[in-house]
Amino acid sequence: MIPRVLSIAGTDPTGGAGLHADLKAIAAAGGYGMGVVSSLVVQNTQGVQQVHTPEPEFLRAQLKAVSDDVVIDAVKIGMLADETSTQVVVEWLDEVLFSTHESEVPIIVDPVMVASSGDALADSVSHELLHRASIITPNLDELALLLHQPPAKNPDDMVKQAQELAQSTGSLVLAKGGHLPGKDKGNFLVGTSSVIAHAKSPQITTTASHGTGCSLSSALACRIANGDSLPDAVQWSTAWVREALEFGENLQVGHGNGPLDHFHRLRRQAQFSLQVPHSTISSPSRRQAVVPAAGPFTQQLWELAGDALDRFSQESIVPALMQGTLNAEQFHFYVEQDDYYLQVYSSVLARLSSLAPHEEERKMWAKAVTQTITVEQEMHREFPLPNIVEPSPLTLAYTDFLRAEVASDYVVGVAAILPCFWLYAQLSEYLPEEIKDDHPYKLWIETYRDEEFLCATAQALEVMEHQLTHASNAQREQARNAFVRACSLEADFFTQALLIDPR
Ligand SMILES: Nc1ncnc2c1ncn2[C@@H]1O[C@H](COP(=O)(O)OP(=O)(O)O)[C@@H](O)[C@H]1O
Ligand SMILES: Cc1ncc(COP(=O)(O)OP(=O)(O)O)c(N)n1
Repeated sequence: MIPRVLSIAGTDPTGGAGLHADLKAIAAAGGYGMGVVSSLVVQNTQGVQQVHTPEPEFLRAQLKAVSDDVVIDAVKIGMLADETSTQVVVEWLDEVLFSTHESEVPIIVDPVMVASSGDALADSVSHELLHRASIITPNLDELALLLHQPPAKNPDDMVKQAQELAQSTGSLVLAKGGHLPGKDKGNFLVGTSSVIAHAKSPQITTTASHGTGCSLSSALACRIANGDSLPDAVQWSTAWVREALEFGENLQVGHGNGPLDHFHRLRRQAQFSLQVPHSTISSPSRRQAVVPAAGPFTQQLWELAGDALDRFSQESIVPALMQGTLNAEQFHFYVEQDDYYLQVYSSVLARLSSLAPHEEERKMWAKAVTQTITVEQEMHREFPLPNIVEPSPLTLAYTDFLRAEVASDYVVGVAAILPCFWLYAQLSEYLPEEIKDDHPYKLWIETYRDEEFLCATAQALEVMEHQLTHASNAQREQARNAFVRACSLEADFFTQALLIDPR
């Protein structure tokens, strides 16, 4: 279940704090975020300029719109600019949320009063609201203000104050150490008589700290709704905020205290998923694909094609074929093997067409069968080929591999056939600018420009991307292996003619 978390908060047009930060934090913590606007705040990374608080009726209507329609798994309450807004929220909690939701909904109250710029956002936070919280998340100054005491100067005093607040409200208190002097900026979850959890947050020196408090309390709400234990939820949210703080400056947002990078982990994961598994191949491709990848999965395949592509373009018959210097005997051998290959290839495409889960894909593979048969017929017209071609051991290894892979699984079969489209389409990159009339292979190499084939390659890539997006991890792994093996066989296929002894 994906936790549905409602944030009731003010806005930040620069996206770093308030409701905007909350929604990002909830998404980063794995939930679905919803937002009710309590105040419209004109602010940026340098400070707060204006606050407009809508009529209480408008706030009430927003809350009703959400709770009439959606089961809410957790609520995070941030800025409530005045007593009237607080009253509307308290009434909604009592009359709607607590009475209509069967299980207890965690309520995380972040008692927002002052922004880090020093600007006031709310006069106070009423105890009526604090009493209804499951957890209150004050920073050092907010904790002191709520207790009418001076701010604590060390973690022990902060915990003592948190305990006092827990006793006076009956709620748990997450005392946030972001403003404590010293190297640890960690957090303590405190009950009336004990510390329930402590998460360390070794100090990061950064200017990108706008919205840390909002983000932490939203992530916490989401992890609790997700079913994490309280200590786990505190650990997760603290570690995640620290990570987001660490990379916030890269975003280069604003001239003041910029925001955290809420999605840094996601960016890293995306990068990781595009990396080449070092067990399979060493050097990622340095070439731009003539037909571009259709998304991250096919982009990863392109990276995996690196070594084979280098062999294909530099060590095979390709350079000599393009320059017209390829020995006629070797060219003939290549064409014969290609003829055999195309016969098996069209039967493999036909099998893919029969296995494809969607009509569009079925039609696409079937069209590729027709195109292949047409190419084969043209070859027979242009070149004197025997009726039965004897496949070389390498050609046989390639075609047997394709037959086996397509029989094992549709997704793996598509991955196995893909290099024949993609690497072949890449040939157009190596064509000479001008093909002279006396070029012995002019007719042959001009077909490498075939628009229809490039278009079919783009479609095959779309299919691969779609299939890998919906595949299991095991299928993806098998597909990657099949693709890498097929790239290597494709490169060998184009190289084998150089191994025969030209007369
Ligand atoms: N410089 C920092 N280094 C490491 N963690 C930090 C730092 N600043 C804030 N944090 C983390 O972010 C949390 C919230 O920040 P804090 O400044 O206390 O709240 P607020 O933004 O509400 O003022 C802290 O409790 C801590 O976990
Ligand atoms: C609309 C709104 N709500 C809350 C804050 C304060 O956010 P916080 O996470 O405490 O971060 P700082 O602003 O203190 O960096 C806000 N600015 N705006």
